[in-house]
Amino acid sequence: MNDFNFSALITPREKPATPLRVAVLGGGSFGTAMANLAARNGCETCMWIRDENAAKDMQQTKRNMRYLPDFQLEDSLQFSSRLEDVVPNRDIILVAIPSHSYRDVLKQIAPMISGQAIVSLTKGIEAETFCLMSDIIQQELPEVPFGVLSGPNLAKEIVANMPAGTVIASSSEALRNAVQTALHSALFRVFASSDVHGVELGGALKNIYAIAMGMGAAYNVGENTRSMLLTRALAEMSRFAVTLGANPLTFLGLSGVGDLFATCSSPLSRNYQIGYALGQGKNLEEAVAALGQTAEGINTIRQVSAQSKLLDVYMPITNALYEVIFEGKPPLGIALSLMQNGHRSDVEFVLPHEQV
Ligand SMILES: NC(=O)C1=CN([C@@H]2O[C@H](COP(=O)(O)OP(=O)(O)OC[C@H]3O[C@@H](n4cnc5c(N)ncnc54)[C@H](OP(=O)(O)O)[C@@H]3O)[C@@H](O)[C@H]2O)C=CC1
Ligand SMILES: O=C(CO)COP(=O)(O)O
Repeated sequence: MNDFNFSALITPREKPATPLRVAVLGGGSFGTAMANLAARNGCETCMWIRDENAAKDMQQTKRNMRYLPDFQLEDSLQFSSRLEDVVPNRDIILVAIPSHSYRDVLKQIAPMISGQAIVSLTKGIEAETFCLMSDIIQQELPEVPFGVLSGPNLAKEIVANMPAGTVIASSSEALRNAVQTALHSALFRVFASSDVHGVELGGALKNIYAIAMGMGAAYNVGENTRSMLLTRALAEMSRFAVTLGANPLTFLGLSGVGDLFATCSSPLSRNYQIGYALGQGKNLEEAVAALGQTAEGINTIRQVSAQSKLLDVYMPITNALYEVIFEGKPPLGIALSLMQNGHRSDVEFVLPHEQV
């Protein structure tokens, strides 16, 4: 049987008379995947990579040898290690910096911001402050138009030209349209939303459950168990996000159940890989060191577990993972006690108890 090859959907585009100017901050796998799409769509696109040698090498070879060594990138894509070369005179700045360094990078670019819009690609929560990336943008760059991009978007599949969809969320219609112009194609469909926190929380929270699913895979759990875990994860993340003001229906979209499904099913997910390594008996330090890339879910479990207690939101899966990973509780004992929890209503996060 032949595998489907969707490369026929790549249509050469004429460079528009006034192409959008796009900057991408962060030289990891997702930043590179999005920069490549923008360049292919005819945008004048430049990536900022903090390491000077890596930037020079990528400029010469048009390959990201550290994160995506197997893929040739667009010829027109530019690379620099100097923020001053990348940030000024752009229309859109896509920020793909892990949450632990996000604020620091925004502080560095603040003096260079004039009319640019900022779009976050990062699926995490800032440690200590519980800020989402859109909160950090508003704090560090007030008055700047902003949005968040999130969906089932495993970077390696995107650079391999496998079809995908995503969501751009912003209160600004102009920004949503600009991001669709920059990234939308027959291989990458960009849907729009105005629920910024809902879309952003979907991307951040699903990492928790990808870790759980990776552990489950290491323990060879059955499909019924995986299905129950995935569905109760959706209930749990929606319940939490609704408490923070998100629209529960957002979780039925690509950035909710879509991303949860992709990340919880795929060994390409770094969070899933961490869970799998833990399930195989590695400790957290060993699992993180072996990965060598960003896995936001570890910090997210810590933040969300603490916040759920403050907000009094029922988060049994997140709190169980916290106990296993950070308190050394035995996974089997914790799984057994989860199964002994009392009766609950299905889909109670959208339907009140008496209606179900
Ligand atoms: N990979 C994926 O499939 C997807 C990832 N995301 C999200 O995108 C975000 C980024 O992920 P991704 O690109 O995959 O991450 P990677 O782990 O692949 O790369 C992280 C990048 O950020 C850079 N970086 C880290 N700290 C700093 C800093 N202080 N200043 C400047 N650059 C820094 C790293 O540079 P260096 O190499 O020098 O350390 C590296 O280029 C994450 O929040 C992730 O959740 C979203 C969708 C899909
Ligand atoms: O968010 C992702 C896919 O949508 C990628 O997840 P990981 O960060 O776990 O690789």
